[in-house]
Amino acid sequence: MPSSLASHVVLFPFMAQGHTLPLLDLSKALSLQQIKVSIVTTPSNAKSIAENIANYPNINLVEISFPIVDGLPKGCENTSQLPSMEFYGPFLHATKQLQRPFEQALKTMIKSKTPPLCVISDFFLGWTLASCQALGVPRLVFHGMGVLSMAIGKSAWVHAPQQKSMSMFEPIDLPDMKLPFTLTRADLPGELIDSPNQDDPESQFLREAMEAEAKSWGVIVNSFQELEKSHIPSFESFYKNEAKAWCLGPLFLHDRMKGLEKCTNQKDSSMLTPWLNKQVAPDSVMYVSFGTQADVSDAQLDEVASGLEESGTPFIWVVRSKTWSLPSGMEEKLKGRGLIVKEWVDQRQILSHRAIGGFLSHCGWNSVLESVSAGVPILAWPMLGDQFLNARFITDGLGAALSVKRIRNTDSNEVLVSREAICEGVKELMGGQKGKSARERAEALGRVAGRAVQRGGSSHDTLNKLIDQLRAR
Ligand SMILES: O=c1ccn([C@@H]2O[C@H](COP(=O)(O)OP(=O)(O)O[C@H]3O[C@H](CO)[C@@H](O)[C@H](O)[C@H]3O)[C@@H](O)[C@H]2O)c(=O)[nH]1
Repeated sequence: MPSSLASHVVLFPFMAQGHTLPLLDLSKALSLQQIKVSIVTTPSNAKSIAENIANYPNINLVEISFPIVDGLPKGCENTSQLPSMEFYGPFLHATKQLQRPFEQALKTMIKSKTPPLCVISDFFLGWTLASCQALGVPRLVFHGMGVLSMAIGKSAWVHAPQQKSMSMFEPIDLPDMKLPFTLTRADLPGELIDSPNQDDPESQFLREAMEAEAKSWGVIVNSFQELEKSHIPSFESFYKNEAKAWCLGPLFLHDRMKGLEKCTNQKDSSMLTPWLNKQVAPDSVMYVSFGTQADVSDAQLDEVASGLEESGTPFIWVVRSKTWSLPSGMEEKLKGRGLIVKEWVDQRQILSHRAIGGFLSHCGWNSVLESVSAGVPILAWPMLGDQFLNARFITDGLGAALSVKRIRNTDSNEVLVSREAICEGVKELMGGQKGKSARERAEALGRVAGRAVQRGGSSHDTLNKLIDQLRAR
């Protein structure tokens, strides 16, 4: 660690890939500003994080042990290791037991030559606020989500109870917000629709995290002003003490725009890049991925395979299920035209390849930002949480995506996307008039995203202002 570094920032990511990766990107952006960064995490998460930051001498890891708790399989230190979503609640609660070791670690850092300017911790780690307040260090909360979806989520938390009797597709009014599209209850995350006032342990955990968030010194957002400026004031109105929302994103671009991103995540590139290089026509390949959390049934995966096959479009499809395999006869039909990958791929690298012309996506916020930054239009298929709002925003708000037709089975309440809907959506995105205009919008937004992280750009300058303000405290 170079000794000349004058400032020090502590990051504490939540142990889920979609939450950790953007904070690692932030650590690299800070490191580019010659700031020392300490990332607090648990031993098994430390292994993968260490690989990711291997080439960044200003970033170091501080390990604290994950507790052993009843109801959680031993060794589960990341949501990706949970046997099913049933374990999510116990996992959230287990993280609270990290408080003591975190405080010990923070005390040691405070006594060091470069005491931390602040702690940036994930929304889910709301209990870090009490530790930070006790030790006199400002806590900033980090959300993996965008400004609009967070503002809608907070407003709906307050106003949704009054709207509970409404049908799923009736427009709802959030009095404190100016929305870029007509919002219905079907767009809201499930926990807001079902009952925001439940007393179950998970709701209670979230309520505590929200209370801690509201009292934090500020909030770091992985977004950029040009994308979501008009929603920032209503978002900030939920914070006490005039806390500010600092839009520093797209976080992964800070490093990439300087050509500094190292090959940390690219086990796949030996196979995928040559395959993509062979696809001579630009914008001709569809990339398909549903992120790290959504569980997609085997029947639905079969429909995706058939839809992609019928569309005639070349594709790369990342499948999370280890047990699912292609329906019989399909492998032959797809030979040479489609690549199905079951390992972790470097999504950002794939999206930035000139051959990629569309992304069939679940609309996790990271995927939305990565696609837009690469100028790639999305075929939106939201599955859970904020993804419905992200999909509405990118489609109806920004015009950089089309929606895939989803049908809800009224008996089972399951959503099915048919092979016909997938085929139709892929064809329109890749070759239709609507797809063409979505691509133009995505490309324009990609140029703006790139400028935001460069010297003089909104996110670059906001990062400097944040550090100046913390130093001046
Ligand atoms: O093989 C893979 C799979 C994923 N990724 C990366 O993993 C991240 C995935 O993030 P995201 O697209 O946001 O999906 P999830 O991980 O499913 O996102 C969770 O977290 C997001 C941020 O809070 C929320 O918006 C989502 O609803 C929630 O499911 C992205 O950076 C991808 O580039 C890879 O690089 N390779």
